[in-house]
Amino acid sequence: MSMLSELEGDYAGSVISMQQKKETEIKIENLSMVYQDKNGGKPVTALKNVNLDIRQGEFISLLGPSGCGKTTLLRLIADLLQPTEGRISVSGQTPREVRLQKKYGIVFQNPVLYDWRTVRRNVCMPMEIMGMEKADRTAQVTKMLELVGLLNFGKHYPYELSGGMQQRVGIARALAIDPEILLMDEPFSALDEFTREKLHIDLLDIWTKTEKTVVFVTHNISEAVFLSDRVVVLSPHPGRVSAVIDIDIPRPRNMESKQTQKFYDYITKIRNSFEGV
Ligand SMILES: Nc1ncnc2c1ncn2[C@@H]1O[C@H](COP(=O)(O)OP(=O)(O)OP(=O)(O)O)[C@@H](O)[C@H]1O
Repeated sequence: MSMLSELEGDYAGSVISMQQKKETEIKIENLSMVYQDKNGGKPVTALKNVNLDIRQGEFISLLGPSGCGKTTLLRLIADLLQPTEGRISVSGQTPREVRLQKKYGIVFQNPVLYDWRTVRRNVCMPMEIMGMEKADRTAQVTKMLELVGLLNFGKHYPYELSGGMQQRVGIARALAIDPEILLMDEPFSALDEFTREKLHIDLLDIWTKTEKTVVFVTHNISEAVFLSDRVVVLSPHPGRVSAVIDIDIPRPRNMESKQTQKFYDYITKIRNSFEGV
């Protein structure tokens, strides 16, 4: 082994051990979710016996075809739904406690911005609700807009922004209250490919700077591989974890990472794991 590859080996080892050393933050145990049909139809088992540990500071994706329960799992973590069986704990607390302490930031597929508020006032909204001092709010809005690259658009209204810019506002708003965990539900699926690729790079940059734990829902294999430390593959009827795949592609990742053999291999491996589902 050359000196260089020895060094690379050491470095790779230290990155892996750093990741492994991180503590479990979100613990999901024997989780099941059955939706009752309000019209008397058959109940739908959206998730069955899901077990998963999510580490602090990790970027993890929940990947699977439509209807496999990705959104349901994210909403259970967020305390927007209650499970039929099993439990979720977040650093020893219940999802409700975590939600009430404003430790979740949530980004939806559609950023749902208030049309009559400027970008600054949209980002400010959760801080107003929390009763934060005006001077602190103003400083935080500036910091968040800088983070998402929209500092010059603070006085614009949502209709004056592109879809990608609106989604950036959604991310800035979710991060404004400095949550510990960022929950993202297919945030880029409505965007064109070019905008999505740009936002992937920007999101990874934001994640590196803020060190949040990110739980990212997607049905796009390439997106999941590019962004994540681990990809959780869910299979439908009922939704269950069929594979958890470590993505050992070096960071920082860039467009060139997508042209590597490793990247293709992960995509093939994940695609194969769906076969027969
Ligand atoms: N409120 C609800 N009432 C009844 N059934 C529901 C409800 N929400 C979801 N379901 C059902 O639960 C299953 C999982 O839905 P969920 O939205 O979590 O899947 P998903 O993987 O996020 O799908 P998609 O990628 O299409 O958003 C589906 O069969 C869905 O029809």
